[in-house]
Amino acid sequence: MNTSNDTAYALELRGMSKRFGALAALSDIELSVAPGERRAVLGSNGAGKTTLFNCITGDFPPSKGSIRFFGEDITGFPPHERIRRGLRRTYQISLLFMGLSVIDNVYLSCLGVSRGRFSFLRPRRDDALVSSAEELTQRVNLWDDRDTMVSDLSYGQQRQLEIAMALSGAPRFILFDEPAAGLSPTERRELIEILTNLPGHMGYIIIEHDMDVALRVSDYVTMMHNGKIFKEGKPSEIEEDPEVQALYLGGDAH
Ligand SMILES: Nc1ncnc2c1ncn2[C@@H]1O[C@H](COP(=O)(O)OP(=O)(O)OP(=O)(O)O)[C@@H](O)[C@H]1O
Repeated sequence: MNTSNDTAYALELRGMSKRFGALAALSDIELSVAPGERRAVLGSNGAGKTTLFNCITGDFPPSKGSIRFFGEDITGFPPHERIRRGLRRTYQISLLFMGLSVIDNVYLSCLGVSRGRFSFLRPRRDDALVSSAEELTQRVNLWDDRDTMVSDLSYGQQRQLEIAMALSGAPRFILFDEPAAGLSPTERRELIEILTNLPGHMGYIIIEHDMDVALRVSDYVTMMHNGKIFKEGKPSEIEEDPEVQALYLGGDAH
């Protein structure tokens, strides 16, 4: 049975494990993220970061353990029920409509979320959703390109558009999967600005290989290795930690 309680956490993972056959991709993960908190999850290739996201979104059922979202046990919920409760994610692979304009992509995303599931069948234009789409397009600095076809955007702009789509329907919590991957230094600076300017109540977890981006946009950092959490701390503590430097920054773990 799924019950709510007065937990202080936006996201709470207890004893979460995920096996793929003999491989333990995640082992006994304990993770608590407060409402409005911005958390970076770092780790070498294969550490289990994407699997962690897939379990939180419901794309993969965990083999063991529980997930609470703002106090509600969502462990057995399908992805669309989690979306309905205000959980969003971005993917490493682009899910944009390349043949449509920027504003149409954001509008469709707002429309899909407003219906509680991703279905795009609706006969008439909804003005409240148009306003939301316009506001989100401005938030990610794409207003001047609102009528541009997505296929004509730069790669960095496409990633910005993905963020706008993840923000549709006023989410309470977002999972960003390597949003800085493939971006130029200028685009990275713009990404940092977009993330730091998100409304304060909107918490997130960001998976990011770029330490500079991750440490600048997070309040707290969780380091993973071989499917386990091996260290947590403030960005400054993580940056200076000799074990982290040996394992991750030094590249020994790769
Ligand atoms: N669908 C799957 N089937 C089998 N094994 C999988 C599957 N997805 C992930 N794995 C394995 O689980 C482990 C963790 O993978 P995961 O993709 O979560 O790591 P990651 O930290 O996101 O790595 P990267 O930084 O390379 O994206 C890896 O050994 C991977 O090969």
